[in-house]
Amino acid sequence: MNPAPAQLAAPATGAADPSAPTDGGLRIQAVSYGYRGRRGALPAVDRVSFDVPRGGMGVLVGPSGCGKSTLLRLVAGLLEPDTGSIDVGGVTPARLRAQRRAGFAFQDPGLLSWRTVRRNIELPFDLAGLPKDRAWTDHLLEITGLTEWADRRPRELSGGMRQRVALARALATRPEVLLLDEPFGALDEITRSDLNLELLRILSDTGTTCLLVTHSVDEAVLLADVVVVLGRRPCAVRAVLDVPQPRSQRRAARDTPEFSARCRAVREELEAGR
Ligand SMILES: Nc1ncnc2c1ncn2[C@@H]1O[C@H](COP(=O)(O)OP(=O)(O)OP(=O)(O)O)[C@@H](O)[C@H]1O
Repeated sequence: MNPAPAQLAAPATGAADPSAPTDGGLRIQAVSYGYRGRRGALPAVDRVSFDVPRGGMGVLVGPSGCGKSTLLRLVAGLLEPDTGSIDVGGVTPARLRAQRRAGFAFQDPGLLSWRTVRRNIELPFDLAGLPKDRAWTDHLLEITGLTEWADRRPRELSGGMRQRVALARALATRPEVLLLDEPFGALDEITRSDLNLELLRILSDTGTTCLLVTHSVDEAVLLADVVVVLGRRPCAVRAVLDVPQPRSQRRAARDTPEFSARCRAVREELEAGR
């Protein structure tokens, strides 16, 4: 979509052709949302538009409190836009949620201490009253490197391993869309970087479309196919950066001038939008 690697595209203002067919990915068009409280309305999201291709990774960056989590909650179907529309693979977020086709993971892994790793991963099946899919759970354990830990309890795991359990649980129902709110925020840089690359591998394996919130510009540029830079609350899109680099090359790309140039472009836009 973007002509040059470090070039930021101007924000779409909902002007993307609404009749253009989505490719089964995520399309957000001119979405606005405000919280309503006793003290009146608090606008949080202002006419946000962007697309994430099917199987792609969209990353939201923006100042603290600008409305990133709100945007994620709108895509999750936990909130409804005041105006605008969200299309996830041809359905609304509310429908996606009802059909359990979205997975979530947040900064706090929120594991159940009395359940083993396997039973934590299987929790979404229990909550939905669905039969477990043992072969899929085995696969998730394998791709998240947790096979040997399947029968342990969360207290026996490191922070990074707990985050991986939360990720596997988010993928349990084979969601078409994965929504991640700072899933690795509490981890040290090396563990976080390893988990990021692992996440890319897992998403490539599962073909899942992902929308992730982070405060780290490097993480955004490392992970994203599309970086969406948001301004201060109520967040509007300041710029969109496409990262047209195959996932297999992301690890090596971190040390290149192109990577630094992309990070710089995002940082400059963030600073300008504060
Ligand atoms: N349930 C709520 N009711 C009222 N206001 C809310 C609610 N949740 C969030 N807000 C407000 O909406 C604004 C955006 O919050 P949000 O959590 O989306 O920001 P964020 O960009 O994710 O923040 P951070 O980067 O600090 O996590 C903030 O001003 C916040 O106070």
